[in-house]
Amino acid sequence: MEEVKGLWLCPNFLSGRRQSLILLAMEADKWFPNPSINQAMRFGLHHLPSWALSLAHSIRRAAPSAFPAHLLLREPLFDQMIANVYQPREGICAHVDLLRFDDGIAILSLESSCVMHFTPLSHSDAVPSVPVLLAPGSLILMWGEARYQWKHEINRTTPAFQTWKGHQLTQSKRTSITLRKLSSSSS
Ligand SMILES: O=C(O)CCC(=O)C(=O)O
Ligand SMILES: [Fe+2]
Repeated sequence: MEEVKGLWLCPNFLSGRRQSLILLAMEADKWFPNPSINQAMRFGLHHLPSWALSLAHSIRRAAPSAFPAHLLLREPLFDQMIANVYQPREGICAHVDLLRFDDGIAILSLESSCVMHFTPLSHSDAVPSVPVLLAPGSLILMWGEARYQWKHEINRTTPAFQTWKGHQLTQSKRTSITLRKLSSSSS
């Protein structure tokens, strides 16, 4: 994205069918048996579900314009996955992802649309945040500045944060899949 260097958004990355297949697979494997369980983590390439491997393949194929070569060509591209489920009004506070994760992070959005806001790490009070609409099936990739110099957040309690082109987004359950690679120093 022009405003945030190193941030790449693909609004229709996965077809409706592939989105459904991922949601069905998570359901079949009972990752979220009740609303109190809202996160599933997998560490290590061999512990990733097959749909996450195929998602990583699709990202590698699609990413030449989005990731620099040294990230695109690393093996594996990702070896860690977190699936998060957010109920209406639930989001995530502004943060930079932990440094134990390498550069080059992918987030796939499923179900409810939301707006993610990016704010620069320094002088974040002085400039307006950059809103990014995460519709179902959309993918964002973050590397370099977007990954290290900008915070990202999803605020679903303050209505102003969840408006897009003048319209309030309807909130429902949202699921996200984050793919990362552990830093070699910590693996
Ligand atoms: O759920 C999302 O879309 C964002 C998750 C995230 O930023 C994180 O887990 O670090
Ligand atoms: Fe994050």
